[in-house]
Amino acid sequence: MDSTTGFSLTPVNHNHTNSSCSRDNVLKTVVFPVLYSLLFLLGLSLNGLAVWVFFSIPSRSHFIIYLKNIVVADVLMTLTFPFKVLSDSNMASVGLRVFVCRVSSVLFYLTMYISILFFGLISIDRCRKTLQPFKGTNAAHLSHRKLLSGVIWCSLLALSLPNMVLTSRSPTSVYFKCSDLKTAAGLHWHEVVNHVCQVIFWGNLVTVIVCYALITKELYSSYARASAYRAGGASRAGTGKGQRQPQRKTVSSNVFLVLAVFFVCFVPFHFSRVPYTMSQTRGRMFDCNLKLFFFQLKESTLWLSSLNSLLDPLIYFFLCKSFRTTLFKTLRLPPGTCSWLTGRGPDPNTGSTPLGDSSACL
Ligand SMILES: Nc1ncnc2c1ncn2[C@@H]1O[C@H](COP(=O)(O)OP(=O)(O)O)[C@@H](O)[C@H]1O
Repeated sequence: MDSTTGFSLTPVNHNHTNSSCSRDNVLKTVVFPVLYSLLFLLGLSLNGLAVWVFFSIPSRSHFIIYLKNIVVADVLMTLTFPFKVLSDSNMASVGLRVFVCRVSSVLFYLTMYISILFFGLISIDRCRKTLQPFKGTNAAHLSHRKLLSGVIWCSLLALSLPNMVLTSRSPTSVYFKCSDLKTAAGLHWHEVVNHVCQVIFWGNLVTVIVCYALITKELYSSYARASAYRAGGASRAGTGKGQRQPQRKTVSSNVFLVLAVFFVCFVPFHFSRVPYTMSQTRGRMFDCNLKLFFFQLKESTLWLSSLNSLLDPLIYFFLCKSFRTTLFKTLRLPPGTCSWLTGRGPDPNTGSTPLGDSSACL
């Protein structure tokens, strides 16, 4: 019995560390800890700022409600990084590594799927806003969205909780994997959760693709309308009658940021997760080199998913004018700062506003 950890452990197995199949290579013990440390420092600063800004923005649109949920998920996700860094770099005690398997990794995945679900909802909202730009919202709709947010958090928590509870076996060696700590029921639940999460992910991916296909269609037709309006401008000026400008909003390509972030961060992980989960729960089907390969593929793509917590603040900045305005006020910067980055503002010809710019948080 190890007096510092409370676990009964076999002595260090040096063969394990020397084996070509050991997970403890430079990628796991040095490269990813450095990358996660960077993510932690940058992510905590940006998301801390984002929380500060969002606290002073009232939840007066569906979009802002969804973004607030994502920022909370991102802060929680960022707080799990130091535990992963200590655990992967072998600087953590056995007790802390058990905590990572039982609690912090589960929290990490929970927040990741919260973000994915809210990304899907944001795409639906952006699509609605593009196709029906003048349809407003009311207090009842906003309350429904808040209720929906609560239901999403509770459901994912209920799904994840058994992954904590059923990771209850004590490690029998200093070198252990999270799956070694699971009971038979725990391994089964781990597999079930991963299937459910695959469904959540692919369902949301389809939603995002359909919504952005509709947004693209609208983007092209609004450009066509704007060009036709400009072409007609000369003749209107000639007759001197003038004509009311088209009252439709044009769409800024900034909205595609959501699509780009979704693809870069989440698609690679979900391709690599399927064989990795199989290697965890049906270990005998895989030789150790293949298991190591799937582990490293999962870890590399998992880092891309973690990068999401850093990229989300960019979405708030580019797509949410009230976020930018409040941010500039907080930092005491003039309101027009970075306007070259965030969009054109109202079109001088049509007077319409790019959706990715001023109207995006309405
Ligand atoms: N999608 C998920 N939702 C909630 N918990 C998960 C999910 N995927 C894995 N977990 C839990 O997170 C912990 C770490 O899992 P995993 O990353 O597969 O293990 P390892 O770190 O050994 O590669 C485990 O307790 C596992 O059950």
